[in-house]
Amino acid sequence: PCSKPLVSLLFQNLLSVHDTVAKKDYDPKLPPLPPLPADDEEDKEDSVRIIRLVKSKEPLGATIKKDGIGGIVVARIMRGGAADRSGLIHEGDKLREVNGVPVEDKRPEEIVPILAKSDGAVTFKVIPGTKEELEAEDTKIFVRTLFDYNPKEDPAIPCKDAGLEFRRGDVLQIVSQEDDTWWQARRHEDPNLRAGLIPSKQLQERRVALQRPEALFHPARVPKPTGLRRSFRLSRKDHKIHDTQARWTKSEGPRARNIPSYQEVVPYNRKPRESYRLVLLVGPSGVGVSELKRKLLLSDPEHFGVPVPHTTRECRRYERKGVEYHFVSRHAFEKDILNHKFIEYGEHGGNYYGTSIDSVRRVLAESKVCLQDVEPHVIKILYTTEFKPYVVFVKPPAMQQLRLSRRRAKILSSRNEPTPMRTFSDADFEDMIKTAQAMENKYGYLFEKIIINDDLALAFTEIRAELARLEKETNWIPKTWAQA
Ligand SMILES: Nc1ncnc2c1ncn2[C@@H]1O[C@H](COP(=O)(O)OP(=O)(O)OP(=O)(O)O)[C@@H](O)[C@H]1O
Repeated sequence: PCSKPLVSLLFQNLLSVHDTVAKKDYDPKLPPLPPLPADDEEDKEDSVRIIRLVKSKEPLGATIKKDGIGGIVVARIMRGGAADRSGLIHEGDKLREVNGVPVEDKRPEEIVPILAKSDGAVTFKVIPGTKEELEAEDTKIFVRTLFDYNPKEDPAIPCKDAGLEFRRGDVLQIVSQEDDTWWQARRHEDPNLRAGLIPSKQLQERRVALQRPEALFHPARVPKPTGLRRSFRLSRKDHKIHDTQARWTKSEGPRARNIPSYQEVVPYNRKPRESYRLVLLVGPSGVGVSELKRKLLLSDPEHFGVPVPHTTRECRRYERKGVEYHFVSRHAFEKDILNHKFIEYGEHGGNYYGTSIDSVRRVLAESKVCLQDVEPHVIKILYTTEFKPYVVFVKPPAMQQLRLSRRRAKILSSRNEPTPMRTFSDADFEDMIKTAQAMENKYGYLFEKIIINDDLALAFTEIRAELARLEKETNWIPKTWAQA
């Protein structure tokens, strides 16, 4: 009595394979049907399913493994791949035969050549697994990758061809987290629906921790600048700067065991009355952050703004209160330090200089895009729902280009030098490159855009276009900012 339903089920399967195959641009001509296993009593009992898939250049998108009791089971179906789209093979299905060859006693490595040898179509005899079929519904988890990944160079990946290569900063849709070690993901908006394997968050973090414990416990030091922030309009040479590090919780501090792997992100579109995201500019001293900021301001003073810094020095005749600086008393300044009102502050010539959080808020409240340069360790202080910072890293080009492009550039010299302005030396360039590298190693996962400042006009065009794009297009922001 079982044979009929089985036969019709089989036909249904074959037809649905044919449909799927034809729709997905496989070879639409199916080879003749295999003989039906109508007399196979054992198969009937176990409701064996026979599946034929026509081979194409595309991989099948499934992996197999030995199960606990010696059989072969389908370990993984890559979402969106050929096997998944056929709807006929599922994770947990037991593999009985491949092209008529019994495979239960074989090792997975022995089965792959059978598949490779088959021409045109592959026939599988499977016993459907008991595992409940998961609806292949689209999961809506998106992550920004915080490291580069090349599956070809990963000895641990179960199948190199199934891996998904990505660069730090790419946005991926996670389509399966069922496996603790290997997630399935696809590039956001990739027309290719087939998912690829990527290391899970747990795996990536464990691997990094094992690979370089010393780097985690003694993170590479980014040389602290010796001067004041450029936004105070003074050279940073010879001065000490402080930030509101005291406010950091232990887990956020620079020594925290923080291994960047993936950051969950959500799409974000600014609402008409909402303030713009705060644009933070980061880069080694002398790289051209002030220059780019100045050019942006000049290009559209109605649209871009910078916070007005505070100082305790006397107001000069040509200066206007609240325009060049907020002029405050030493007492008031120190009170504000204690109340963590400053993003950064420093001392120069016996006077304090600093940028307050409120002065950033004032620019944003004017519906302007606020540009602020900070030392990279300060980013975390502003990494909040309120500011939604967009971090741009300004990076020097290689030595040769630096020498060429800065031939005529002048920098403020340090106090010990006889002239107030001098040209860059090779030592300055080396310093710049080294500091940039250290910044990128340690804080690179926070940088959303890297601008290489080789030719100044090109760098400016690039940053301008990038900021315009940011205002027009959907942004991907950390999920934590959206939840708050
Ligand atoms: N791409 C470039 N080509 C040539 N000169 C440049 C370029 N970018 C910047 N400069 C010049 O280099 C000098 C230093 O630039 P800038 O003052 O903007 O550096 P900075 O990153 O703000 O560093 P600091 O905070 O130490 O001043 C300036 O004279 C600037 O005009």
